[in-house]
Amino acid sequence: MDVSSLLDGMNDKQREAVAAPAQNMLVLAGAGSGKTRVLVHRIAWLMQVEQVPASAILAVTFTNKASAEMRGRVEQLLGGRLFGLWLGTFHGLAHRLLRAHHLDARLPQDFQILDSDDQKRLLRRILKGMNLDEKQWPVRQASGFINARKDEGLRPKDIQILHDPVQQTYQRIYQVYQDTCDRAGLVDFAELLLRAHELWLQKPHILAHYQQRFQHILVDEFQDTNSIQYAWLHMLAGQQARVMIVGDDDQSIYGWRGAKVENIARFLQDFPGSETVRLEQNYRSTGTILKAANTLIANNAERMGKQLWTEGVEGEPIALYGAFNEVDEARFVVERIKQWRQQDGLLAEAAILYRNNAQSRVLEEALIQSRLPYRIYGGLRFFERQEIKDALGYLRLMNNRGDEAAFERIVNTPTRGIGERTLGLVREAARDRQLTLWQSAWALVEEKVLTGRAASAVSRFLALINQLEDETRELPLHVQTDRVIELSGLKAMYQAERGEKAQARVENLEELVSATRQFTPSEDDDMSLLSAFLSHAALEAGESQADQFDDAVQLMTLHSAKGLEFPLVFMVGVEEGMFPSQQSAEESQRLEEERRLAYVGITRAMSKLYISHAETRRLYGKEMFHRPSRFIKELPGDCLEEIRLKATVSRAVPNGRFSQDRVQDTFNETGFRLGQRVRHPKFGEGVVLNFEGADAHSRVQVNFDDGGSKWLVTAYARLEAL
Ligand SMILES: Nc1ncnc2c1ncn2[C@@H]1O[C@H](COP(=O)(O)OP(=O)(O)OP(=O)(O)O)[C@@H](O)[C@H]1O
Ligand SMILES: [Mg+2]
Repeated sequence: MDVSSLLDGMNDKQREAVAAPAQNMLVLAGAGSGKTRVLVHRIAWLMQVEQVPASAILAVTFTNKASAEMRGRVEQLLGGRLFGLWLGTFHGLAHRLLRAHHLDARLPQDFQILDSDDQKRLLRRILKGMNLDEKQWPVRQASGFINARKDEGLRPKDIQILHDPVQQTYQRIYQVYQDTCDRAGLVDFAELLLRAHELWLQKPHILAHYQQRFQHILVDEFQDTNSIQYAWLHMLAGQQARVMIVGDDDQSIYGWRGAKVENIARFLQDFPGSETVRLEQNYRSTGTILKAANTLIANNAERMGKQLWTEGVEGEPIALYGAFNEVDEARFVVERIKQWRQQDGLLAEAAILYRNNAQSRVLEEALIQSRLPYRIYGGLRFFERQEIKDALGYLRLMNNRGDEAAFERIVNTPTRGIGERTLGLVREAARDRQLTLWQSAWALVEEKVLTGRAASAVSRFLALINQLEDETRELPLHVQTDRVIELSGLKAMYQAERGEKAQARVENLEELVSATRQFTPSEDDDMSLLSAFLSHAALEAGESQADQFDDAVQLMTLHSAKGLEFPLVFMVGVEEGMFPSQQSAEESQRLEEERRLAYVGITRAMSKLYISHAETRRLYGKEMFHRPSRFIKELPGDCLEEIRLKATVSRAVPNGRFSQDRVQDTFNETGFRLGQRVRHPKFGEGVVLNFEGADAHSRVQVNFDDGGSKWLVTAYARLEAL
């Protein structure tokens, strides 16, 4: 291939970075300036021009989705499949390393990954065992304490003996948790990184091997690396590797999880001779969107300072919609997506971004009602759904009897008469005698500590797992999975539940069988197919759902949207108390991080951006009243356009001011007005969301306080205005 084509369509600064001589380099630049593109081209350049073998390159991305995309793009540039290139997330790479050197890392070959849910479940049990009241020692606090220590590279023994009795207790919890995990071969996310780092520290010959191998290290989204990731990289790089990091301090959004933006400055110190390249031209967004993003982020005090400009068109104004409530907001978003599709837009070009995972449900319902396919990234991902985790629980226990989280999850799912009391005995014996739950259950049956129904229920369960393993060991993975779903009684259990949700659960179980059928382990995995699949499920958590090639609306949190871009973007729930959240509003550092998150959100949009907020919102079962977010007020007025409810009139809002007369002037023939509270004899009280038609045919849509929204014919509905 022609060398120069790797530099085609690149600006001078980008070329400088792609074609730089072997050296350490920082590419510091704002959103959409081509950082990731530079990284991809740099990899191709190294291989093509500098003749660096793929196996001498290690590249780190922030999500699995990003690494799959990156691999695809490099392969496309070089015109062939790549072998030997290590490309993945920090967690994925650490996992790969630990699998390859499990003995040196003091792990069993088939160690299992605990996701955050499993971790909490296990902690809950540990708290019980330690006689600690969960109300006083919340599981979230405990997991937060443990993960934060691990991210700093601290084992329980390394924590300086704290005088604070509360901290001392958490330290003890950490110790018990660690012992339990070590006994059962369980590894949580933070542990992956910590072990990988300890591997460097404790096994210099292994470190030396990889130091020799990886001549070039490249890291995307560097602003969100935490201490242990930095330490790991720093050691791996050693004296000889050349490291290129790309990042944007304005997009550092994981401070709450231990990410340290200071790592950028540290890099410049620790890697002498680093060259800094700044990219300033944005290729992603319209002038309007870029101006809004620049203006917003200028409100942050702590910045390294960057310029961003575009040669692109000015584009349409950012549309602002003030909804009555979250249902109205969802309905609005769906309407606009339908319009987009009517104008030949793809659904996959549209993304709905929200602050919290819990906000997705209402949006999902609106999409389902309108029969628009959608995909969720992050949050309730496929592999995290209850029924999937149940099924995986069986597979995990079959694979490793010491998997405590799996044991806990399925021992009485479906219910088989193993009660809390029996389980209490099993746990106690496990603790006292240093056994796994599985071993303890056997012992109690054998020793006749358990008797009668409890004994037979427990031994039936133990026999079931053994039988499942015996009968399916030789079968292909998907047949094995199918048998497990049937024989465990899971399928029957969900079939017996009524309603759409149960139906969806059965479908998801079926989907799991397809997922196992389609599964191919990565090149040099030498573990069993089942182990490989279970690791994949825990690590990738839905990022490779079977429907990834379907045209579907993309739903995700603002956090998981980092690095991505979409022609059409909806930022929903942009309200004080939601975004920024109540707590962050009170603390300037956290407020700045929220503002960076808003900056990330806005800069995902290529051509059209909608921002919406709702006056009232029901979330986590509570009704809340919210003002529009301060972030909306911080946007330049001339970039905004307020959408009026009937969508026929729209006008620019003067800087940050909202029309007060909107509700009043939307009366119509039905005699009701939008936003009005009404009572229905059967459905109770609700709010008018919409109406259509006139006279006898007119209908109103009411969102009832309990029971969702309904269309009613005005003439028959006996609605009473309140
Ligand atoms: N020189 C260029 N000419 C044309 N398009 C470009 C150029 N450089 C980058 N792009 C395009 O601009 C968009 C943004 O690039 P990219 O995703 O690499 O930016 P980024 O800096 O990594 O953004 P983020 O900070 O959001 O991760 C992509 O669609 C990319 O293909
Ligand atoms: Mg990027």
